Amino acid sequence: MVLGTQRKYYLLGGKGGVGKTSCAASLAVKFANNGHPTLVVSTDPAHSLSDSFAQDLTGGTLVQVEGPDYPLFALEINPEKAREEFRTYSQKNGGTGVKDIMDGMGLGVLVDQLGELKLGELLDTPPPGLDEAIAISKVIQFLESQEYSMFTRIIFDTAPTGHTLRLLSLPDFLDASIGKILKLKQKINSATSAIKSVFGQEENKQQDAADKLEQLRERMVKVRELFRDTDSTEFVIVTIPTVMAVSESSRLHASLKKESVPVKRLIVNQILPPSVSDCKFCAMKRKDQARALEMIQNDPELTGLNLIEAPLVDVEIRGVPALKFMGDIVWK
Ligand SMILES: Nc1ncnc2c1ncn2[C@@H]1O[C@H](COP(=O)(O)OP(=O)(O)OP(=O)(O)O)[C@@H](O)[C@H]1O
Repeated sequence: MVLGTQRKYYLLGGKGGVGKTSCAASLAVKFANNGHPTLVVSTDPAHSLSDSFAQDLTGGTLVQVEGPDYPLFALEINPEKAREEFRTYSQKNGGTGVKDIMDGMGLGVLVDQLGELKLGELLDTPPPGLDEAIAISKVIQFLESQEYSMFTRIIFDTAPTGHTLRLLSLPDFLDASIGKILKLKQKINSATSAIKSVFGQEENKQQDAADKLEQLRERMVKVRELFRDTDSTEFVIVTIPTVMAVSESSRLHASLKKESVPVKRLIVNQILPPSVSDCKFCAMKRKDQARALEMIQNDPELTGLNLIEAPLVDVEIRGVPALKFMGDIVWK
């Protein structure tokens, strides 16, 4: 993983609380200590990078993590803020505001078309994952700039499972919305010239909204392409040895496969370390974990993955030295 200077992206995902952030942060420390200027990004609305590194990394901008040998920067982005920008823009120009104006002009047919537009709906009740999708697309946009060109390893600590997956279907979703806007625009264009002149300004606004959506869609398509590129990207699934977490990991891998996102490694975190004298509780727990590990071996979705077992350690993993310790066990 540390070989080569070509830029590589790692996405860590899995069920809530399994150790995604700890694994992401430990990988970041590993890269930075092996000569890679590294960026670790959190797109989980409930950020925990600051807790993991035991440093204040909040603020939504690049913050350098103290400790590693080479530059390691962290970025906790606020997905809600990213969506808010998008919402303000589209609502003003393409959302319900337009519907009201058109309604007021007695253009019932077009209002019906707007009903189909679903743009207002998209903004009022965004599909789960839209926030994160927009946030990740923003990061990808940043990454093209000079300021970010030094980074050869980029790690995404993502929000729990389902959300990350929605990200991949977003371009299609936006395609549908944009398609509807353009269809509506065509209808407006074919209206009588008198109405057209009244409409002049409104049409521009529609165009503006469509352009913005189109830009977002293009970015999302880029993100999707990047996430499918086996040369530069890897999605690492993190799980724990419980039946529930393993079942979810299996579904996650199936979905990622369907979306052609490269997955090679499965980290099974928090495995009880060996002991000669288990108490009753530990003995039960160990049996339970053995059952879940066996389930992984027999799961057709998971069996082909490179299995990495990480022990449950007796202290909380916080701060760069602890993350280095964890990284040396997990990332070989
Ligand atoms: N191998 C381990 N041994 C001991 N404690 C661990 C281990 N891995 C993670 N933890 C602890 O478990 C807790 C959850 O870990 P972490 O925040 O990394 O999970 P997460 O999957 O990112 O959670 P979320 O879904 O809330 O973002 C933390 O207190 C962390 O220190």
